[in-house]
Amino acid sequence: MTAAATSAHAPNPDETPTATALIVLADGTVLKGRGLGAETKAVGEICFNTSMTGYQEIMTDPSYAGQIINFTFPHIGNVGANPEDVETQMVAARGCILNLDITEPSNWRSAQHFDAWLKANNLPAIAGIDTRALTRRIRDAGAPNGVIVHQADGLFDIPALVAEAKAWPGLDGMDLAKDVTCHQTYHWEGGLWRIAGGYQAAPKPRFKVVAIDYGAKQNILRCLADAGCDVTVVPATATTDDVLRHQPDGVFLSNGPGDPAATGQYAVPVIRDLIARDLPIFGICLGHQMLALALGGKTRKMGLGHRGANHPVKDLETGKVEITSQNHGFEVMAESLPADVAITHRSLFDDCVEGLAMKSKPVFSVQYHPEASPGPQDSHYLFHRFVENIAKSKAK
Ligand SMILES: NC(=O)CC[C@H](N)C(=O)O
Repeated sequence: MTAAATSAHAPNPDETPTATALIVLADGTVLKGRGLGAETKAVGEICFNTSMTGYQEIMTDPSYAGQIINFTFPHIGNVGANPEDVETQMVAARGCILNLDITEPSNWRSAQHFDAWLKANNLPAIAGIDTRALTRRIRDAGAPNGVIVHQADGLFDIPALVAEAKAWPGLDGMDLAKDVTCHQTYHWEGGLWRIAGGYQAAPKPRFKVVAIDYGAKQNILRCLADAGCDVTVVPATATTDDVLRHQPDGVFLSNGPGDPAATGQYAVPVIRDLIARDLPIFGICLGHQMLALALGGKTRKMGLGHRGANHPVKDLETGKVEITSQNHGFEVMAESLPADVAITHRSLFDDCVEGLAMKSKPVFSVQYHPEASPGPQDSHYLFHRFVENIAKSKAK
């Protein structure tokens, strides 16, 4: 792997006098590089993301809990880091893998070098890795479990690191929502960011929405507020009564990390109850997967997953193609969905189910991230569709 993984453009890690960081995979593969960020170690699933922008939003997306992110784009750090572009205050990704050293920041919003940001968040990073070769490996053999370790003295105990990577159970069957959800119910304040004036106050709300937080990205809450929702966020383990206590006009099911089948153990019965009460429901990513489970469908782990900011998705009702932001490693199995569920969106990369809707109720979801952050805003219309569904159901 090491020889094949070294391209003419990437610094050859074997020529590094002393590697100060390693990626050690469960099969014993060792990738050597230069340590960045915090001097620490983490174990997780290694996945790749192809976005050219938004590394800070990606690192703070709670859906990346349990994962180490291999960035295929080489210029990471070029806009620095700032206190605004975060999707949560509690960083859940476990580290990142880079081809080049962190680029010097050059942006009017930069408040910190990305390396300092990684250190402040106790995240290890490694540079000098042929990230594209690692991506090809993930494409061909699936996402491996591995350890990322940054240690300035370079004295690594490789057999112990291999053993640690092997011992990690992997994301299949893992519930991580309980680690990243809020612990207390709170009211969301604030609308979208605009170039003039930064974060806006949300417009006057029209409807009350309860958002169940399995690891919600903040930009989703901003998009809901911007579309006219008064958003109350409840923890992942909220019961049906905990949700109904707020007398919602609609319910939102958030994105989140881990395996939907494991998280669904406690979340799915609540979602099923809420469907039975005819509440308008909108789910994103993990929320979409658990909605499918609540409707009687099944999910499975994907080989390489979808992570990037330019994934084409076709809206099967209108025939329109949206360019979407994505981050998922599990998918809904089309053949498992019951007759009352229509598949509304499909990936143009691999035909995977990217959206579904009940035919008989105002309940729908998408696998991708319409809030973007980072990514194109083609799919913001879905937040307005949810609000229209609420308006229609209230008018009945
Ligand atoms: N962004 C998400 O909500 C991810 C959902 C789920 N953890 C997956 O990997 O498929």
